[in-house]
Amino acid sequence: MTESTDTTLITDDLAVTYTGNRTVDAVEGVSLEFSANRLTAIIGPSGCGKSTLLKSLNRLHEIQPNVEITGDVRLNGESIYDTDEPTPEVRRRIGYVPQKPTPLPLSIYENVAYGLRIHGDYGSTEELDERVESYLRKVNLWDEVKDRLDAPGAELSTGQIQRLCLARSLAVEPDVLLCDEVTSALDPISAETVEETLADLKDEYTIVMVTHSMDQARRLADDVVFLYLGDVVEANDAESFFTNPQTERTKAFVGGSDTAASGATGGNERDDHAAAAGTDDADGARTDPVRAER
Ligand SMILES: Nc1ncnc2c1ncn2[C@@H]1O[C@H](COP(=O)(O)OP(=O)(O)OP(=O)(O)O)[C@@H](O)[C@H]1O
Repeated sequence: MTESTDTTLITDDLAVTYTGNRTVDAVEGVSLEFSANRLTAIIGPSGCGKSTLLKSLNRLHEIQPNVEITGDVRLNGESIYDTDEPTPEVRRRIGYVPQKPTPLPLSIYENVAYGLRIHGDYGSTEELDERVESYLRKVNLWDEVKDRLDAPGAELSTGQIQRLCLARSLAVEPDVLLCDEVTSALDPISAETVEETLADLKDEYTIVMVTHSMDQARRLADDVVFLYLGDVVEANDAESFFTNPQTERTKAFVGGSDTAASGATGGNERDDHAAAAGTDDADGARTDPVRAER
């Protein structure tokens, strides 16, 4: 990872345990720094805790029952857990974009204007129009929708809806954007467009992205966190991570020989670790829709 001078988001010995029918230590004492205006990819095999870690960065895991958390997450030096700040405000500042985008049952225009209206964060109608246009431009959607802003958001293609949802997230002016496999439900061309949008956004926003695709991490990430069974194996800037891995497990993962680490079976690593042997596709071909098209 890069030096901490411009770090905005920190996890401090963060641990998350599911305490339902069986106890699962999904994230085990993770301390990380996510630097401002960089895109950090969280990678690792299925079931290693990527989504749990991502959701704990804006308290989204709390919507499920039977989850315990220890340690801390701090945004710009202030805890998001030990705070009087209402959780919706925490989640406004640390936005979350899910794998499957769901537009509001509103027009394209209102999907973006919604957050601005809720926060009262606009002046005149003209200003609202300008803000909506600017967010649609940021996600490279304006030219595709400018002539049908009153049409229902749900009528767009899935890839367009994902970019609309990105625009909706940006409209509430987050400090950090959490992206949970945001291209994995898309066709290759839509996935490529969303990737291009993320590449544009990462200079302006602090983005933390979970991806199953090592190829996508190579294309997009400034920094990489490699998780394995709830622990950080290695966290480094992307170039060092991919060209000069520091641990044998990372070397195997990057080199494609660690089938258990690859997630290539598509199963849950914690449950079927042993069953993971037998394939050498550690490069994420199964989950790289963009590469599938190329
Ligand atoms: N609600 C839950 N209750 C109990 N265990 C859970 C729950 N959600 C996740 N887990 C377990 O926690 C561990 C981490 O899951 P998580 O979904 O965070 O991993 P992941 O790396 O994102 O997986 P994938 O790549 O398959 O999406 C897994 O063993 C999973 O089975």
